[in-house]
Amino acid sequence: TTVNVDGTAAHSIPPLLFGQMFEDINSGDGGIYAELLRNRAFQQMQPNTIEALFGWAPINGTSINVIADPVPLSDALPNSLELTIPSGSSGQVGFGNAGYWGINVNASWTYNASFYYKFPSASDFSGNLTVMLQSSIGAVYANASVPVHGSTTNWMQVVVQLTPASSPVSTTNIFTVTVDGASAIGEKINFAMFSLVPPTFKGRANGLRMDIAQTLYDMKPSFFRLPGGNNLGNSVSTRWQWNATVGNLIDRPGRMGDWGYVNTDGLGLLEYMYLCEDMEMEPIMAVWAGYSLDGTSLPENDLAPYIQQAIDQINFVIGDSSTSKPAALRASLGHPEPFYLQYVEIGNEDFFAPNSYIYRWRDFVGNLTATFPQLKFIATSLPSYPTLDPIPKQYDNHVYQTPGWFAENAFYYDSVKRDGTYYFEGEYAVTSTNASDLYGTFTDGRLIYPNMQGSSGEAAFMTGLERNSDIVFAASYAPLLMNIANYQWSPNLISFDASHVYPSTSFYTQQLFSVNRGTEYLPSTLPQNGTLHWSVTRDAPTNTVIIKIANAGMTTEEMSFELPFVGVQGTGTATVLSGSATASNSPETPNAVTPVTSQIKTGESFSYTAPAYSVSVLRVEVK
Ligand SMILES: O=S(=O)(O)O[C@H]1C[C@H](O)[C@@H](O)[C@@H]1CO
Repeated sequence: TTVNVDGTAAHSIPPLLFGQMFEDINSGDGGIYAELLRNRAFQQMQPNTIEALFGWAPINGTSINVIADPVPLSDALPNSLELTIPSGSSGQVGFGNAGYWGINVNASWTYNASFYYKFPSASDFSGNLTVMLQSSIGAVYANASVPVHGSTTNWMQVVVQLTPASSPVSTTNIFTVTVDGASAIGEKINFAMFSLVPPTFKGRANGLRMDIAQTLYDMKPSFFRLPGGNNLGNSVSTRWQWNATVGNLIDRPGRMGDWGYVNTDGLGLLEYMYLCEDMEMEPIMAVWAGYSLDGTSLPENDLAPYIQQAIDQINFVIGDSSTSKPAALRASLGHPEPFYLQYVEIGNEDFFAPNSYIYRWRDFVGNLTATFPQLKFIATSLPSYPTLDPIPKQYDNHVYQTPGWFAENAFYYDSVKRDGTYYFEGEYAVTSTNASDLYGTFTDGRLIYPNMQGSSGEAAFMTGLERNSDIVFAASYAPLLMNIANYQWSPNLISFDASHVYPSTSFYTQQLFSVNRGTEYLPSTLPQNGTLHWSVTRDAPTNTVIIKIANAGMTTEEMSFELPFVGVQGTGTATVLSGSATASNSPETPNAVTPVTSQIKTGESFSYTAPAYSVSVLRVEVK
């Protein structure tokens, strides 16, 4: 295959072409959010049930129970953990938390542990609570002692630092709070709002798990779509509400998310904005728009309070703290300046409710445009239906398909008419090799982890996004993160467990495109419809030509490139991600496929061999 490159750029590469889609789908709590304790505040739990205790277990014969506290810590946190020390107790007795399928104990970290306690009725008890990090069989890695007295009948917060003496390989560890049983027989102590937090990404309070955040950051994404996806809301009453996710953690009630577990909302709107600032991304922020996945579409004359809530959500992010209460709240929480925001998404996948979207879009965008004329609003129905007023300038397209589909549809946007509409490819991924069962079981073709057949197919499609980035302004693989111990969706871009992060072949593909963008698109010989696709850009500041090649097929492809420039350097670099069709990074084989960079011979015309199932990025400078 000979590729002739045109020396005249056709259009610039838009700043948001590669970014990340986020929602809490086994990815926030127990994932990128640094809190290590599961069910830390018994949010949304039914008191006096076993389920309410998930994540916690009694130690050495005590009895623990989640109760609706007669004097709760806060309105948002009505539940507390009641510890009762029975007669006959001896030794350290209490309870422990096993974390999110493990706790990473690292001797180079100092952990902040905290909780509230009180004696529900006064007693003359005087003794110490012992706070520990220990293995599940009792090896103590860190401990701290907290003197307590039975006269403490109002909530009292305890904050201690824990610095482990060693770093066990195993993450089968527990956080425990105990008391000397013999001296505490008959005592009752109530506890609430536990927290155990290691050092966070960039040291941000209530921040992010360092290794996962660093992995995201290393992809150099330009935007972060939040807070969902389906997690925007499964019902009107359980929808994501910005105001329930900001402020003191004891004032956050949490909510039943769309993926079958309670979201603590400790990773809330302000934390999302700090995430964007700390990773140099801009938010693409969704507002709930009157439709929820249980099929409810609010009637038009019920929309006003939800439109107001959306206005308040946006004002929390960009409002003037001297004129807007939500903005004043932001200032009071430490960020007087507005955050950066230009794109607001109206709902999520409203192609599920196209008819109500006609008035929901009209009324949300009508009001939001009046309040925030500078913002750009993204429609989430299909561009083809329904007709919306005002006419959307941006649409969010989603596609989950097979490797073949992505390679065959690399020209998807070439035929989209240029009519002033811009497209956000907000969710795309190879989910299965089975076109008739894209969301099926692993035995029916579903991928657990991305593999090279899928990632090279995605790369073929991505060359099309880049070629058509005059109308494709943003794109992100979805979903982003997966806890390998508990997930509702696969594959995901990055997998993790309590102490490791597993970047996938699709992560490296996203990273190769994102860190090698270039500033302008150079037209070239168009690929034939098939499995070999490429896209050429130039990075004007460094006068570097960047050639991205996706070979989504099973055969090696010999290619030659003709560059119309003088001064093309004779040596360039090739960074290649390649492997067999089923080659995949997994916890068992975390580095099965990683990018390899080497020098290649380049010049005004040069050849390159693209391996089967590979993604290559060639860089050659023009002096
Ligand atoms: O079942 S789906 O609609 O395919 O769910 C997908 C689409 C939705 O926006 C996102 O939350 C989810 C996984 O990425």
